[in-house]
Amino acid sequence: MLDVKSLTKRFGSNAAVDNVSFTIDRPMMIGIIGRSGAGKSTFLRIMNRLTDASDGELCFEGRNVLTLTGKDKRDWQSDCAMIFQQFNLVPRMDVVSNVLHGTLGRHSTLTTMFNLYPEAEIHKAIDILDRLGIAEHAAKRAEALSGGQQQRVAIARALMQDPKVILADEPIASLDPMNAQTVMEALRRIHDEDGRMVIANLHTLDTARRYCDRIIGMRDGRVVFDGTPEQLTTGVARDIYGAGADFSEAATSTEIRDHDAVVTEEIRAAEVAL
Ligand SMILES: Nc1ncnc2c1ncn2[C@@H]1O[C@H](COP(=O)(O)OP(=O)(O)OP(=O)(O)O)[C@@H](O)[C@H]1O
Repeated sequence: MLDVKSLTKRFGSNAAVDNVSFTIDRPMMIGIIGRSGAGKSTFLRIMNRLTDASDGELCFEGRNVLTLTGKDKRDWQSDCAMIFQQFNLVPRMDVVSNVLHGTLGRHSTLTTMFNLYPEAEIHKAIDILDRLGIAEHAAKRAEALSGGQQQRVAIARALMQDPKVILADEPIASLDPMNAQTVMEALRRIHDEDGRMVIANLHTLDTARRYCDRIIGMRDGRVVFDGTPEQLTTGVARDIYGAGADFSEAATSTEIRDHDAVVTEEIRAAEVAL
């Protein structure tokens, strides 16, 4: 289904993605983890064709999507919708119009400028918002919503494209634990119910373990772990993050826990580090 072969992206002498190969044979929910600069975003950007690879192939359903041009490239970009940490909504525009922007490639500039979307698409947008539990906010400006609600609007916009794959670049990095949970549950449901592949860059181990079927660990552009949540032990995580014995999972956690317990753990981790 997805076959990544010796994928490399160099920026000058720095290989942001370095000879990455892996295969995914069915739609799964995949988490990519690794410290800042490991190459996670660059990989997603290559897959969505926001940036070109230096070498290698990325085949989806048997076709190398890295060589597509023109309409074929745009169709592929529509097949693999991307959501971002900062939501990338139009803040002053109402929620439903933001969602309808997911169909931009299919409509003329006039349609978009004057919000002349077909009624069926407006209904579809509202149905998707309903599915994500935010239909009641459809008429509000996007900026009036909480971060978690805004990210669900971004997911709704992605779903308007009816994509085969959803690429999520740190989708919960700006959210508090409660909103992070809602957004991850929405992504998991989209995978479970629609059979869409979801690939999410995540900065927290517990989130990757809890929501993903398979986890890929990157370090310095390379894949250094590829396995199940159960195989991602603290020792393995320490290797992925290139951390020492003072490595604390609490520092990469979004679990909803007792605040005092978290503070105590952080103090302990800081003491060990000293
Ligand atoms: N446009 C660019 N020009 C030059 N170097 C870049 C560019 N984009 C990324 N890099 C470099 O490529 C490497 C990988 O960056 P990337 O953003 O993919 O990592 P990441 O794992 O997603 O990190 P983060 O979690 O901080 O986003 C880093 O060393 C980064 O500085």
